[in-house]
Amino acid sequence: MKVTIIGAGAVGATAADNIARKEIASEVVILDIKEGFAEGKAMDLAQTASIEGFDTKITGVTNDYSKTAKSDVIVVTSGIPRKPGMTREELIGTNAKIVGGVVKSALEVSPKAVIVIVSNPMDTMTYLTYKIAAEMGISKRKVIGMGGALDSARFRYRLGEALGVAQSDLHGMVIGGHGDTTMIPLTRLATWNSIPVSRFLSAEALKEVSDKTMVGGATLTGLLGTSAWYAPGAAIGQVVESILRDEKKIIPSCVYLNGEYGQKDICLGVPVVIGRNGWEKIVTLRLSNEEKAAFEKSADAVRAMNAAL
Ligand SMILES: NC(=O)c1ccc[n+]([C@@H]2O[C@H](COP(=O)([O-])OP(=O)(O)OC[C@H]3O[C@@H](n4cnc5c(N)ncnc54)[C@H](O)[C@@H]3O)[C@@H](O)[C@H]2O)c1
Ligand SMILES: O=C(O)C[C@H](O)C(=O)O
Repeated sequence: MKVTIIGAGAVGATAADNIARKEIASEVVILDIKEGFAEGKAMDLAQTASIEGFDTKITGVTNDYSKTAKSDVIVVTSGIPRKPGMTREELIGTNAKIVGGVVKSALEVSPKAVIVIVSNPMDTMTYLTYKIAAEMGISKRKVIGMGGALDSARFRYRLGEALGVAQSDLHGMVIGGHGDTTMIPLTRLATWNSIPVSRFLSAEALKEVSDKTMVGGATLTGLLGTSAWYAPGAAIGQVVESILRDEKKIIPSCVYLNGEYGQKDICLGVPVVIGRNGWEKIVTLRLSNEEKAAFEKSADAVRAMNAAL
């Protein structure tokens, strides 16, 4: 199985590291526009193989899409990250041009690939990719925006912190947009080994968990001076693994909605079953009135951003 990662920066290289270490793919190609950069990252990563004990082949190329041909999965991380004080939405001008170009070039040589969009503002970049893919006759099910996997991991981190228990014993999902104000951490449905967390945490404590989850990316950007990469890289690995190993995991992801959750002609985060052919099924949750209202508000904000395209 072949995975192409476009963008050899912090997130792209960390995703490549995760995919190679776990041997999720037999081959990883990293592509970047900066001369020699992807080649350097690929060589450095490949030199960990004998220590880590993996056999995934890793190569890097400078803007040569022919080397990415016949990929099973394409991951798009090319584009600029935000700086402290910025929103993801402010990246749209630069990143829409970059993402539009790379998606066309990558899909032309890998028309059967599942494409995972990471570049921000992710919901709008996924919508842009959906439009390009549709023009090329590629199914909407092959276009997946990665945000919910990361936001849900941050949600479990904050729940673990509040409860003082292992994150691995906690479950919870974040749906809606991948923005500081558009995310919807589903505190009502989160569980500690199947028991609702509301049995153990007060409404105030749950609100604090939710608030901290929503600004998870901004908090890290403030600390790091640029946006995060370890958890984003791991979350990309989780999505790519569910595709290539046909795991059919339910992972909240940004997909094209055509009436589901009361929304049309928009890409937004909802729980989906992810397998070999991309997203196979949208899982419909019974949302409370409050959650429904938050989802509508989130959709309105993302739609306004899509209009800027
Ligand atoms: N969806 C998410 O959950 C999530 C998580 C983290 C970061 N991100 C986003 O991912 C993107 C990348 O973040 P990063 O920290 O890796 O940034 P980075 O600056 O470290 O890397 C970006 C790379 O893209 C490359 N690039 C730019 N234009 C290109 C083109 N036309 N073709 C090929 N490569 C090109 C750059 O040379 C650079 O190496 C940002 O937009 C960031 O906001 C999204
Ligand atoms: O916060 C960002 O700008 C990057 C990414 O979307 C994240 O959530 O880490």
